[in-house]
Amino acid sequence: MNKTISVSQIKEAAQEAYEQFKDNTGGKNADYIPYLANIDKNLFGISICLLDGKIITLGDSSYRFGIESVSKVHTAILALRQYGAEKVLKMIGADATGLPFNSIMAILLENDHPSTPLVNAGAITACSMVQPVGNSDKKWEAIVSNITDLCGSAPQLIDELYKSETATNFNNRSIAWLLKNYNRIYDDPDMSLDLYTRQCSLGITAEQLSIAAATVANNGVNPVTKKPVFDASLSPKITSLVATVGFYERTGDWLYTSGIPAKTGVGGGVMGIMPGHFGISAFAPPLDSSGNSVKAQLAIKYIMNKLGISIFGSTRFTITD
Ligand SMILES: NC(=O)CC[C@H](N)C(=O)O
Repeated sequence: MNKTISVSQIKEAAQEAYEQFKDNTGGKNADYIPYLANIDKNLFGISICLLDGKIITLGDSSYRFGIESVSKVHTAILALRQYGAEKVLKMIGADATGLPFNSIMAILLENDHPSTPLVNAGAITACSMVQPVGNSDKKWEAIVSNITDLCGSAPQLIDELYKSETATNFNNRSIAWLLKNYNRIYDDPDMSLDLYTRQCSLGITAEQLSIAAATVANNGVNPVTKKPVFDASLSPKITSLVATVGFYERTGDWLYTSGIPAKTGVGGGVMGIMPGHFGISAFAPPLDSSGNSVKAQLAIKYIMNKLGISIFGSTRFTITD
């Protein structure tokens, strides 16, 4: 079956989602990172970037929030760019853990690899892999420049968040050293952890994340800047990683109800990839018990269901003006 979806239908669905959920009071801000606990819980933004570069935005789509775990996708892309798909599979893995994002148990259960670059363990490993190994400043430059390429504009470090997270990241310190024990850290463990903590503290907007997602959906070419960021062959690898573990232990429920691979962060951001069609992002700070934004989930699910599309469906569709 084929159908066409107009840009105005997408706008309408996004507007309805915004109106319907803007006053929702479910969930609560992350409080294990002090900075996040104090962010205005009423902030809510949605952004959709189409592959011709058109962007549909609603609400607080240009508010800079902590990217947190959504950055794991970006740095996984950097590792894929620098090492290729096969090595990333060998050195990190591409499997779901079925456990929370910061699980130490997951590492103990799978001591042959850290499972996936999209949980804390694999993301710290990915930071350890970023080249040039051994040079923290240059690695940081590579991480930021990769995010800038994907988003089409630079992220900005939220210094207060970085300090707040560095002062409280005891669980992640254990993860870094446990990975070292299993030879799954490929640079200095403390430096790798610091890079991970810093990338999580980058400020990003929903609009920027929707452009990054659209770059993945567009075979590695940024649809706004038109810059080729990564090889087209990596796109399905990235989307598969996101589909497998984007919502951690709730990933199956998410895919079943929304039909779109997406990655969340405890800053309240969600970034979804609809291959060949668009990137979508929503942001709202209050989270459910797995650390996923309540309103962002509701909004993206609503839009997908209203448009009647799913990555798993056999209905083909074209987006028209
Ligand atoms: N799920 C997340 O967004 C977690 C990111 C956070 N920086 C942490 O490591 O705990």
